Amino acid sequence: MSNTSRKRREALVYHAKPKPGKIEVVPTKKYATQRDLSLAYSPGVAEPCLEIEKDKENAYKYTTKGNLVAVISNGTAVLGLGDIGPEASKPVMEGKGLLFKIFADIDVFDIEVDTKDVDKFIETVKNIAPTFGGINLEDIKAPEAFEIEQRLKAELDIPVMHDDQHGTAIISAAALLNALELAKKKIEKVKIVISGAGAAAVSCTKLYKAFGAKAENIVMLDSKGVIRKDRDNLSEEKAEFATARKIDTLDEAMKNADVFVGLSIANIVSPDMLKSMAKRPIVFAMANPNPEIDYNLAMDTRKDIIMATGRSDHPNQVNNVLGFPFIFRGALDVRASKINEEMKKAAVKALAELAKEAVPEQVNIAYGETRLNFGPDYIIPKPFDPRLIAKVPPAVAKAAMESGVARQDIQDWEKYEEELLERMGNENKITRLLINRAKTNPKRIVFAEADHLDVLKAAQIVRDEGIGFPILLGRREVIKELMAEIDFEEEDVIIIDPKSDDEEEHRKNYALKYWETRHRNGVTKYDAEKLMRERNYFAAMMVNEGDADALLSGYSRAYPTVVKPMLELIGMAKGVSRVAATNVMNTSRGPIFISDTSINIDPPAKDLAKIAQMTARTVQLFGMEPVIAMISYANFGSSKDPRAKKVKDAVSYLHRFHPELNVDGELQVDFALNREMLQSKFPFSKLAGKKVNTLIYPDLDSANSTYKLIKELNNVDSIGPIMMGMKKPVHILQLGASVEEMVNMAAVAVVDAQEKEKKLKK
Ligand SMILES: NC(=O)C1=CN([C@@H]2O[C@H](COP(=O)(O)OP(=O)(O)OC[C@H]3O[C@@H](n4cnc5c(N)ncnc54)[C@H](OP(=O)(O)O)[C@@H]3O)[C@@H](O)[C@H]2O)C=CC1
Ligand SMILES: CC(=O)C(=O)O
Ligand SMILES: [Mg+2]
Repeated sequence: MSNTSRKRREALVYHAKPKPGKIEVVPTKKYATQRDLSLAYSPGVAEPCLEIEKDKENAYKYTTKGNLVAVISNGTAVLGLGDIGPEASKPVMEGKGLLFKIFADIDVFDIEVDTKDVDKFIETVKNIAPTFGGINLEDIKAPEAFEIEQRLKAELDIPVMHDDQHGTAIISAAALLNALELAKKKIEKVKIVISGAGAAAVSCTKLYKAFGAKAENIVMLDSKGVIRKDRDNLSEEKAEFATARKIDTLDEAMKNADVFVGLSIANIVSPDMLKSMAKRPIVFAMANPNPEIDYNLAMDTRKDIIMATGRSDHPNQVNNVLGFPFIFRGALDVRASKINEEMKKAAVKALAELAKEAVPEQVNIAYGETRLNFGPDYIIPKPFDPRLIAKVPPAVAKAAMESGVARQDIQDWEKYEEELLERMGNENKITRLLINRAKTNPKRIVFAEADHLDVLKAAQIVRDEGIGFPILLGRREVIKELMAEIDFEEEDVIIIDPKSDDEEEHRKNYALKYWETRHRNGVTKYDAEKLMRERNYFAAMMVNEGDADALLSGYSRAYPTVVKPMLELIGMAKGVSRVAATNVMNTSRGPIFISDTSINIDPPAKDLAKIAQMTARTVQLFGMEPVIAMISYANFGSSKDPRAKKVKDAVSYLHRFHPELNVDGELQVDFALNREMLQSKFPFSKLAGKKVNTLIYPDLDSANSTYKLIKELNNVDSIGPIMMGMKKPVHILQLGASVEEMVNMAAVAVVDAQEKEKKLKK
C-alpha cells in the first residue's frame, strides 16, 4: 500500500471509528435522579423559560447561548476543493467545531444548509440565530459570501464572522507584518501579488491595505488571469483591486514582486516564477489542502525566501485556526454585538507580538523543535501555543469594549486571563508533547509480544508516525500473518523469533552474559540458555547488550510476572534504591501524575519521599513544574495514626533535604485538588494558591485504585505506568492495554531512552 493510500485510509478510519464523526453533545448538569430530571426538564425547566421570556438577555444566564457558536456552510467553497455540497462539507465543519473546543473551549453546532440562494441562506441563519452567541460562516464561495456576511452582520445583534475572509485576513496580516520586518521591507513600498479574488483573498487584501499596503502596488488574479481595470463585468470587490498595469498572467505579475499571497488553488506557482521575484521574497501559499507551490520545492528554489503555507506539517502555518477560536472567545466573553475592524486589528497585533516573545519550552517540545525563535521559520505563533488563549481573547475583548460593541465589561483582566488558562486544562497536550519529543530522536523499541494484533497495530503506528523503529518479538509466521491483515509493511521493522534456530547464536551469547551475572545465584548455563527462549528474557538481554534501545512488554501477562524478570535482568539505575511507577491522567483540570501505581505495596516514609522525587523528575520530563501533594486520609497532623504519620514523615524528609521541591502534606485529595479549599483552610501550606499536578499516595492499594477509578469513571486517557528508576528504558504495559495506550507507552520508552542517552553523554 502506498503512503498516499495509507494516509487516505487512515483519515477515513479516523472519521469512521469508534463512532462516526468528530463531536458529540455532552450534558453539563447532573441527571442521575428523578429530582435532577425534574429540574433539567419539566417542570423545572419552565422557570428559566419564563425568565428569558421576560428578558431575552437571560438566555445568556440560563442556557448555553453565550458559549455556543454556529459553524454554518452551504459547501460552495470547501477548502480548495470547491463546490462539493453541504453534506460533503460536514467533516470540515465538524473539524472547525473540534478546533473551537480544543483551542478556546467554545461549543459548536455545525450546520450545513442546502441552498445556494443568498436570500434563503440568510433567512435560514437569521431564523436559527437565537440559539447562538455567535455565527461563524465557513467555506461559502465569493461573491455570495460577501453579501451574506454583510447582511447578517447588519441584521443580527450577535457576532457574525466569515472565517475564510476575516480569520484568514487576521492571521496572514500578522504573519505579513512580521515577515516584512524580517525582510526589512516596508508594507507601503512592497509589490504584492494576490492569487485568488474570492472571499479569503479580497478580505486579506483589504486588511493589508488597512495596515498600509498601497493599491497601486497590488496585482490580483482570479481564474481568468490578472484583474485589470479594462476587464468587463468585474464585481465590486474585484474592481477595488483591478490594476492599471498591462499584464495578463501570473508569470508577468511575479516579476520583481516582493510578496506572493495564494488563496486560490494548488500548484499554480512554478520555481521560475519564484526566481523572478525580488530579493528576500515573502511567499504565503495558503490554498488548502495543497498550496500554490509545494513547500519543499519553494525552499529548494530560493534560499532567501520567507515561506508559509496553510498546512500544519511545515514551519509557518498561516491558517485561520490561529484566529477564529480566540477571536470568538474574546467576542463572546464581552457579549460583543459584532466583530469590528478594531477587534480584528487588535487580534493581528496580539498575534504578531506573540511571535516575537520567547517561546515556552512546552511549545518547543510539542513541535519537536529544539528552540523556536522569531525568524524566517517562525513568523507566527504555533496553534498549540498555550499563550494564545491568554493573549488574543483579552486583546479582542478590550478592543470590543473600547469601540463600544461590548454589552458586558471585563473589569479584572488578570482574573480573566486566569479563567482563560483554566478553560484549557483538558486536552491531549501532554500526549502530543510526549509523541513529538519521541519523534525528535526515534529509538529501536522491542515489542516483546508482537504476535498479538493490537501490539502490532501499535507498532505500526509507532513506525508510521516516526516515534521509533519496532523490533517485533514472537512467532514469525503469526507475526507475518497478522501484519498482512493490517497492511503493515516490513520496512524499518525487524522480526525476531527468540525460539527459532536462527537465533541460536544470539541466545547463546545472551545466556552467557546472563549466566556470568547470575552464576552465584544458582543459575546454570543450561538454565540460562533455556531462559533465553523466553521472550521477556531475550528482550531484556537485547536492551542490556545494546541490540535495542527500549523495551515494551506486559500486554498479555500479569504485571508482576513481567516486572520480576525485568528487575532481575536489568536492575535499578545507579544511585537509585527502588523503582516505582507513575501514571499521567489527562483530566479535565489538566494532566495529573499519580504515584506509585504499580510496584511498591506499602513503602516506608523515606521510600515514599524517594517516589515523590522520582515522580518530580518525570513531571519535568513532560515540560511541567511539579507541584506535589502527599496524599493521606488526614490533613496536616489531624490524625496520629501511623499511616498518616508515615506521610507526614515523608514530607518532613522532603522539606529538609529537598526544599526546592513544591511539595506538602499530608493532605486529603480533595484539599489537594481544590485550590480555594486549600487556601482557605491551610494558608500556611507550601501548596497554597498553587495548582497541584502530582499526587503521591501512601500505598499501592490507594494509588492503583485511584488511577483506575478516574480512568474508568471519567473515560480519561492515562499514560503509564511509567517505570522510574530502572537502569534501562523498560516499560511494562497494563494487561490488555489499548493500542493508543501502547503507542503512548512506546513514546514514553523512546523519551526515556533519549534521557538516559543524554545522561551517559554528560
Ligand atoms: N490558509 C487559510 O487559513 C485559508 C485558506 N483558504 C484557501 O484559499 C482558497 C480560496 O478559498 P475561498 O476564498 O474561501 O474560496 P472562493 O471560492 O471564494 O475563491 C476562490 C478564488 O480562487 C480563484 N481561482 C481559481 N482558480 C484560480 C487560478 N488558477 N488562479 C488564480 N485564482 C484562481 C477563483 O477565481 P474566480 O473568482 O474567477 O472564480 C476565486 O476568486 C482555498 O484553497 C482555501 O482552502 C481559505 C481560507 C483560509
Ligand atoms: C482553513 C480554511 O478555512 C480553508 O482552507 O477554507
Ligand atoms: Mg474555510
